[in-house]
Amino acid sequence: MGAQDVLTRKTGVITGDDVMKLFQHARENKYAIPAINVTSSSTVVAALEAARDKKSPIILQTSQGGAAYFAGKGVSNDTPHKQFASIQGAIAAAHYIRAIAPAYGIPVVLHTDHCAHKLLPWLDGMLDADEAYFKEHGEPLFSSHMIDLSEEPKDENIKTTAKYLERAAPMKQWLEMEIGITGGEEDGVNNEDVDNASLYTQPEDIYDVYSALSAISPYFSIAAAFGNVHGVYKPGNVKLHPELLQKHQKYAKEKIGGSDEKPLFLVFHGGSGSTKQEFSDAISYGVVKVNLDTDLQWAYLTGIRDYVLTKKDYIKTQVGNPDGEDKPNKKYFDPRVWVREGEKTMSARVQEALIDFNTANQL
Ligand SMILES: O=C(CO)COP(=O)(O)O
Ligand SMILES: O=C[C@H](O)COP(=O)(O)O
Ligand SMILES: [Zn+2]
Ligand SMILES: [Zn+2]
Repeated sequence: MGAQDVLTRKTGVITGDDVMKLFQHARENKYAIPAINVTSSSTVVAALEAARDKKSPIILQTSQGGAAYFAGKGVSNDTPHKQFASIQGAIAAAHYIRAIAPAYGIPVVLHTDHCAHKLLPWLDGMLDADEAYFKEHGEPLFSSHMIDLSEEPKDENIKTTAKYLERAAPMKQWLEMEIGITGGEEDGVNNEDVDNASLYTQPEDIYDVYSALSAISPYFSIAAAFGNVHGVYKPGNVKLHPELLQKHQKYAKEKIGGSDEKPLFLVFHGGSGSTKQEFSDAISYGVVKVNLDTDLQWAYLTGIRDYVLTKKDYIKTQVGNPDGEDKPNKKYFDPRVWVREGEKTMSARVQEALIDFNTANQL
């Protein structure tokens, strides 16, 4: 049975029970859905096109910075209130994605990324929009959000995350949380020198999260750190231990005492630069979502870079190129031509991820 067979809404942005059913389908069929950081309509369509062509579901997410970029760098994030641009940008992205996703014929999870403690006003603003949308449409605007209090003490992380899950639960909205730290940089915070132990979450901590959150709602997932790092570094610098995830599942199963071999929904952050083996190991241990950003930023650039380099003599002036000094260059400098080259290379890289994560042909 394909993913669309288990969904009530088969195309466009899905919410509530459909999100649960999609993640269950992924866990059972051993695939993970790539979560793509989108910053513009152009990166949205590049991701959607790849998912459509590979017959896959997809997750589109904005980070706090990506959401502000969606609003436009000229919009303030301080006035008239904190996180103004990030809230408005995320809402704009959500409406755009909701409107265009059905045209691609695939199910889409609309998500937001990270959100450290200092950024909670961003999450609050989006939840206000979710509740307003819920009143009108019976579902939240976003399928899901992430809250990332991984840099706070464990009790504080779990307590505050639980509070947010209580707010999301009546809307059957999914919440992703993080415990153990993702290295590299996120939300503008540099975690490159974080102590090694916090890069690897322990099974007891995961179970504490599970027991606190499952008492509130079943709609949650855990980004457990197993050496993950944002960004791409020289080979050998990042030491992933996906086998830790298997320990988490075993420990949780023993504690819960049910027959479910993989009771947890797990999330893999820092997907860029990881190996196919690391992906398939992690997915076999219950990872249902893999975040991929840096490799796609790079892929998007390469198409535009190569276009500019190969067409350089056609884009120096509006008129005049190697074919004749009176030749117009309009068809070379039209953004629909050169931005499209970035979309093509980004889309091809998303397709590669869909194959690596075993998501292709799962619809
Ligand atoms: O985890 C990510 C976004 O939350 C993406 O990480 P990468 O940029 O390393 O792919
Ligand atoms: O957190 C990781 C993602 O790559 C988002 O990064 P960002 O804060 O630069 O948008
Ligand atoms: Zn984090
Ligand atoms: Zn991340």
